[in-house]
Amino acid sequence: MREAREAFRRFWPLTRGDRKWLAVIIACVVVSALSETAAILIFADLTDNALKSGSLSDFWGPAAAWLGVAALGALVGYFGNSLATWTAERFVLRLRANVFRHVQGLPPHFFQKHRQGDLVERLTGDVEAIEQMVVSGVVGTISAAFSAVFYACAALYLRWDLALATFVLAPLFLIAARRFSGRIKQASTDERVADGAITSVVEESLGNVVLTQAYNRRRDEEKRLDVEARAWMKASVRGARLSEMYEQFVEVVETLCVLAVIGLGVWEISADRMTLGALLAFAAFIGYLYPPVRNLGQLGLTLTAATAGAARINEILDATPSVGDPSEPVPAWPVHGWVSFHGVTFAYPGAIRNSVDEVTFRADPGELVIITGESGAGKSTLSKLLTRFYDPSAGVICLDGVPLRDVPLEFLRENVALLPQQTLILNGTVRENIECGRPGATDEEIERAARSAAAHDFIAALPEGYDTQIAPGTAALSGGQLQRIAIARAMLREAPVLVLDEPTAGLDSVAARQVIQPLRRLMSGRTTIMITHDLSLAPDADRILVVEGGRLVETGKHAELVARGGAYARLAGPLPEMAITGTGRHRSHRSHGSEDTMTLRQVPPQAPDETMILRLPLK
Ligand SMILES: Nc1ncnc2c1ncn2[C@@H]1O[C@H](COP(=O)(O)OP(=O)(O)OP(=O)(O)O)[C@@H](O)[C@H]1O
Repeated sequence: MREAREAFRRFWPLTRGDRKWLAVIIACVVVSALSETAAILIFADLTDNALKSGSLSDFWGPAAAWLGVAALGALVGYFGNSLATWTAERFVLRLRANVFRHVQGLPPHFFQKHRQGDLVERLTGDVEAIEQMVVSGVVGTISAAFSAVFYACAALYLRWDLALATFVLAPLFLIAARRFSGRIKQASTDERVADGAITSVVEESLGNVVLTQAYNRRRDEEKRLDVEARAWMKASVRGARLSEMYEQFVEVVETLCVLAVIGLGVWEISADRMTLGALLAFAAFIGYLYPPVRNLGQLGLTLTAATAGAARINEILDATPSVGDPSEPVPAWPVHGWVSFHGVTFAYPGAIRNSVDEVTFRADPGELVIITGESGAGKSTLSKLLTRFYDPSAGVICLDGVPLRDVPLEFLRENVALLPQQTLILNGTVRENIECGRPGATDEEIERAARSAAAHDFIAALPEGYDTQIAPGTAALSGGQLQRIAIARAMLREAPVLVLDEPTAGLDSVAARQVIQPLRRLMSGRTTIMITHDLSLAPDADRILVVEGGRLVETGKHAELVARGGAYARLAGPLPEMAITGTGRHRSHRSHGSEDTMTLRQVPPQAPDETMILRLPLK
């Protein structure tokens, strides 16, 4: 119960704005219960007068009153129920939006820890379970309480002694609900977990269908789904069995109560202490009394199921974003593109080892800095720190001399464009996919970016050109083509700093070659931090950083490092012809002629002192 109270306290504030509607719904419920009570009393009157005497003149009055009361009840019931559904759905809408907003700000390791399908289940089933407690639960409880009081009062009014005798059995409902609630909660948790696991398996399998087919893993995947589906079936059957057992038990108790009423009634009528009409009305009130009492008993079950959902939603809401906006943000400034790392150290949450250890380097506006090293050396972690998915545990990263922690996140990500390892495609048209680099860009700007990214020709050849629909995993485009769409998107962003994480990974050498020229155009005039194993652009780099176990072990230009014969020389090996003949980036960007429409940013004449960390932006 404590858990339910806490969950309620946490989610009740979301009803703000709708509480007046909750009051209206409750008023409707009260009117509805009153009209039912009135209808039963009129029925008793009809039985004892019109029916007994067989007089039509005694019929019309009560009949008209009954009809009026029934019509009022129907109208109020319709309005109240519609309003209740609307309010409940608004709550679900708000809660889901809140949780989704929170999820979107969570750090990458949260998504590595939680399976996607499980998160989907939390945002759907669990959110609805909470609604059952907070909105439907409150309305249901208040209505049930009001109805129970009305019918009980009416029964007491008719025959207080008989009513008290039948109320004696009421605690049986509560005892039954208590006995069942714990087990139903467990079954409900198991069912939700299994639901999430099924969604996860289906998503993972369909997302990996090539691996499944190529490695003949179909039977393994079917087995995986079967295990989860069986767990779901078991939990679901157990939940249904418990609920059914509870229902049937309550039915038996109800029958017991009705028999008690009839037995007492027969006795009372035979002793001439009660009319038939009064007995029927009394039995009706007792009959009407059970559903609300039963609902009150069942509320405990709804609460227990909802707390299982609430616990799972709380786990998401309690996960904190690893970075946030600064309390005193630096005002926006025209970013030049100085990037500097000063003694940066970082360990992932929960990790025992540092993934980045005392890394110091700088990149000046327009420079290309290549970060290379063996797999797992910490290269991608550096890109996550620069785009501020995480903050360093020690040391400082600066943009134009301003510590990233003081820069508003949105401004930082407008100015530091990331081209991540896997090409990210949105569900939408090719145009929308490019436009998301700079929402609101004109068609001409989008096309110009696509031409610069060497993507225009293949886009124009698509059945619907720029309006062709593509989606993650379903795009009928090659890896290299998708990567060029991503480059066009980054071109459009016009960010002065670019972070490229393995831009040619996963591409064959032909596709990689097709991407290199657009990449050069993209990098032209921008500070570029490129993380790569592919060193074909290394001769162009102003600086190469070699990372090993999170530490910088070598820094220098390609020729120097090759001559040194150390870690870099081992990684570089014999270089492909393309790289050796490749022209330097700063020299070559002009040679792309009219196709290269990127405007070069003015590189300020003076770089800031490497050791200087400014609180204020450079103007
Ligand atoms: N979420 C995480 N939690 C804990 N450790 C992590 C996490 N992500 C990465 N690591 C560890 O941090 C280290 C650096 O990882 P990183 O992804 O930066 O390597 P990388 O050099 O980019 O490798 P690759 O070239 O294979 O992409 C690795 O040892 C890795 O195991």
